[in-house]
Amino acid sequence: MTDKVFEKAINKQFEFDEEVASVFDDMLNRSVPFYKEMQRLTINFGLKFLNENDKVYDLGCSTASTLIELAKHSSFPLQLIGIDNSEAMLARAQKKANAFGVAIELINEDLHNISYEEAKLIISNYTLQFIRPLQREKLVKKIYNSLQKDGVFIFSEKVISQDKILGKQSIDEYYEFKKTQGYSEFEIAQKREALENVLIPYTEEENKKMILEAGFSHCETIFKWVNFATFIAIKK
Ligand SMILES: Nc1ncnc2c1ncn2[C@@H]1O[C@H](C[S@+](CC[C@H]([NH3+])C(=O)[O-])CC(=O)[O-])[C@@H](O)[C@H]1O
Ligand SMILES: O=C(O)C(=O)Cc1ccccc1
Repeated sequence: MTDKVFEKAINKQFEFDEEVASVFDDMLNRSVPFYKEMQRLTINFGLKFLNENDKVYDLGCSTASTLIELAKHSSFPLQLIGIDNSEAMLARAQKKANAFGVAIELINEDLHNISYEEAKLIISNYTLQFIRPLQREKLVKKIYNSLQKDGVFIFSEKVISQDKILGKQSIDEYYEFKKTQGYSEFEIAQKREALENVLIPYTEEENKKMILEAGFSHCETIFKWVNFATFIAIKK
């Protein structure tokens, strides 16, 4: 279904409710530049580290697109676990997983409340940005602790620039992208307002600092388009 959430006047903060969930795949494809490529890289890099029956978590799995694609591209079975605290998202995730015949354990819970079991790969694309600072650092430490030795954390984030002028130019460039995706200036402005204080982006450098402070030995940006970046962090 086409995302028309912000066509009408809205005066509440952005929420992952039924209305957003019902158009979410379209919203993400049209709002995150190179979403499909970012997802392809997540899966391909993830698979390079994985072996049969390894445990993989997707934190903020939404409609489970990434885990389903991962299962489809893996030549061996994996233990797939998706976590999200939006019931509406998980209902869609379950339907899609059933339709594709993919077994995924879906858990409706806040990411902070999970006792993570030892995993080889943890994915979290465009989700840490919704966790408020301090809590975010705590969660990243928890992620580090639950990874096995040689475990990998792949995550994507909307980022901000350290430079004020470049930061403004990046936002303009992103809005140009959204216009090419068919969003009107009104929709763009409304969503921007709804995301204020909800989506809190760090700079690329702050993300890397947070990762290294959690204990990871290496963190690299494997993909970036203006203010959207994908990182790989390795636990040694
Ligand atoms: N504290 C929390 N606990 C659990 N879930 C949460 C929390 N905060 C937010 N979420 C969930 O994180 C997801 C973020 S969307 C991820 C896209 C997906 N990774 C994808 O690649 O398709 C990204 C975006 O909309 O920009 C939503 O489903 C929220 O319900
Ligand atoms: O659409 C936006 O303005 C964004 O910043 C990306 C996004 C995409 C989907 C949900 C929330 C934010």
